[in-house]
Amino acid sequence: MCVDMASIMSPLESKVQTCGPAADGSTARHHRRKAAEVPSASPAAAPDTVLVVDFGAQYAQLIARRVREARVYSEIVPSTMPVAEMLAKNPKAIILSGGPSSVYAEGAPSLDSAIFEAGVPVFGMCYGFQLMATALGGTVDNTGAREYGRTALTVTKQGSTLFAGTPEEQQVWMSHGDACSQAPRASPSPRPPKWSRSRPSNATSASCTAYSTTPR
Ligand SMILES: NC(=O)CC[C@H](N)C(=O)O
Repeated sequence: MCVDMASIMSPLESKVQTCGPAADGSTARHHRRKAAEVPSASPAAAPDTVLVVDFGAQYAQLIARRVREARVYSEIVPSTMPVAEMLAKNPKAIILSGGPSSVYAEGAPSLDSAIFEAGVPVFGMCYGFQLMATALGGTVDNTGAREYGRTALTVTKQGSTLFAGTPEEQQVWMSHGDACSQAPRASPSPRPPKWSRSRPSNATSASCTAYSTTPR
């Protein structure tokens, strides 16, 4: 099971607007009004920033857009960007996107583990999650089968931080051939993160959805 694409995509569809020019100039007025609603940065108050680290998933853009729809400034950065540079942007949280690679493959994109020790919450999905699990001592293997497409997800864990406020039954889209067969046991960090793990109830293997680290 991979990313909860339903929760990323569905609200987008309902927000698509057509903005054709009107003879009375109403489109221009509409745009001015929308612009005023968008939170803007001022030198006095820098906006909260959520970084989306792009590992090659087509939906990295969707992740960033959903964060912005939650009225939080979001920036997509390449996974090759040095972690120090990411942290220099002073992010409030970091999201690791999915990607087509396998973490155990030669030349697969990697990430400096320093990112998990910086005191910034990190959320990983799909490839980002698998990279995170591996970096923190877990194991990711090939399942021997590729699974792709629409899937029903049931949130079974009560009080899950990751799924708080989302429906118990959800439709998601998955695309994976790897799975986390063993979760990290302990954090390498002197200040251990609080783990939050989510797994769909219908998963036949330990193909976890996502991990997040929350600094205490
Ligand atoms: N959706 C993804 O990010 C896929 C990650 C990984 N390549 C897998 O097949 O499991």
